[in-house]
Amino acid sequence: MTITHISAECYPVAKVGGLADVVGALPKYQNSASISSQVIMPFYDNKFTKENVFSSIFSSEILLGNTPIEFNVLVLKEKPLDFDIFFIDIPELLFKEYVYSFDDTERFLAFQIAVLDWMLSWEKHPDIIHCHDHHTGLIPFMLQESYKYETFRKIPNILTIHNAQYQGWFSHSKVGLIPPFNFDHVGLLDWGGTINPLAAAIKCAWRVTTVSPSYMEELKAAANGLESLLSAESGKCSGILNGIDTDVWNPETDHYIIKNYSIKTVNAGAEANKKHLCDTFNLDFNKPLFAFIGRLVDEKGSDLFPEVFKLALQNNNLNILLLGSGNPFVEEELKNLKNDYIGTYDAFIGYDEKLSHIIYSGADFLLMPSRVEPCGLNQMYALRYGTIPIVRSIGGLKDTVIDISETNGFGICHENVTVLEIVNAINRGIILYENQPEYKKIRTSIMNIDHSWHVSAKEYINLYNSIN
Ligand SMILES: Nc1ncnc2c1ncn2[C@@H]1O[C@H](COP(=O)(O)OP(=O)(O)O[C@H]2O[C@H](CO)[C@@H](O)[C@H](O)[C@H]2O)[C@@H](O)[C@H]1O
Repeated sequence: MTITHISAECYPVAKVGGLADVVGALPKYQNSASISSQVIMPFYDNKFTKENVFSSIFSSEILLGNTPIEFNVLVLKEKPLDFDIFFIDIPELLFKEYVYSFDDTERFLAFQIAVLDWMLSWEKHPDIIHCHDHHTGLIPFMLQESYKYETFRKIPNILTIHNAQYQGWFSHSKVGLIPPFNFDHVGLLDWGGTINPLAAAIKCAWRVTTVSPSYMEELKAAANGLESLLSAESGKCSGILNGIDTDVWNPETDHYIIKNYSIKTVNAGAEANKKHLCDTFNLDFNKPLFAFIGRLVDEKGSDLFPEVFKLALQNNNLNILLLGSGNPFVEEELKNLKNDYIGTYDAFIGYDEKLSHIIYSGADFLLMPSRVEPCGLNQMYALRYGTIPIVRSIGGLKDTVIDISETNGFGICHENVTVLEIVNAINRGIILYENQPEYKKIRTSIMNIDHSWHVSAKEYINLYNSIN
């Protein structure tokens, strides 16, 4: 069986967040489960494309409305990944230093049209087309409705929703950019008076998955406007928990971290990484280190961080280290806080893959007070590196973290996203840290939890089999 994944991000080529991690890992695990899985993504102007050599295997031109636009399909000439990957190169639209920006409608529409135009030239169609998030959400619609792609009508396609907050909305005035289709069906594109690519995909895809079972249920009550649509389509929807790439995220071999370690050597290993963080960010090695890694957006609860950090740091009995970027007001406040808590607090505003790995290995606790968390990968990385997650019980966090007050519990959970509940959860972490034998016992036990892709990759294969 051949699966074609289509995505805006894929690790290690281009990563903004968790979407890249999933699309960079799932195909690899699917290949090892004896199906053939490949990825098609845009060709961006970034570190990966600068450092690698590519060759062109196809050239043509698409029509975006009435405008002809040239595109190439590129492949890696050397250093292949663990799965086949194809790049859609549209120099004037996609070849930018960023993945997402203000002009995404034209960029991702051109990408999706180029993917399908190129597929028209294939001798054999894929058995399944697997689309990820709204950037590829018009593909299920075009497969079903566009005259040009009539030969694809019988190809089963799947949409995976990694985050329903973002839907790719654009005005009906741009409908002419979509290749001609039966206009009686234009309603399939619409949700709430605008063209909504995520809604169109939910309506047209053969199956819809979310990245955890709990998130699937929660979306019926809170989906940024799509609640009733998801309830109506629930018969074809299911939640499959993400896995993690245990080759990339392995404290025994991770080349980013300062000292590698296994379950047996975690105490010395994690401490060496903590020492490095404390030296680099002027923190106090003798106090527990609480960290956050991620996008500074309201979904992650980051608007509360300045107040949370002030309250938590006032007793001078912990360190906090943050790595992230996003809302400029929050960034500014987090930077300003540095002056007030020298020696126990620091924030690195920006994106740094290496630093993120060192933090997963060197922090004592990882904070995830998310308002919305479709799956969350960070808590699973933390577990694998022996760092205790402190999470709000929602979405995938609810599916992967059990509070220490429960039987076999190993994390700290809170119900609501309020300053007081987050600070209270941090205080529970401090109490746990003071009981070093118990803290170390949990640290070792969490490293044994298996969140590798093996189980979830099989669930996807079962789903593919059910529609193929
Ligand atoms: N500043 C920074 N520097 C370095 N690394 C950084 C970083 N900011 C984030 N990262 C990395 O990006 C990834 C974030 O993954 P998440 O799953 O937590 O979030 P995201 O919300 O992007 O993904 C969405 O898709 C994924 C995948 O389905 C879901 O798990 C999730 O719930 C959903 O919101 C992790 O690998 C993390 O280390």
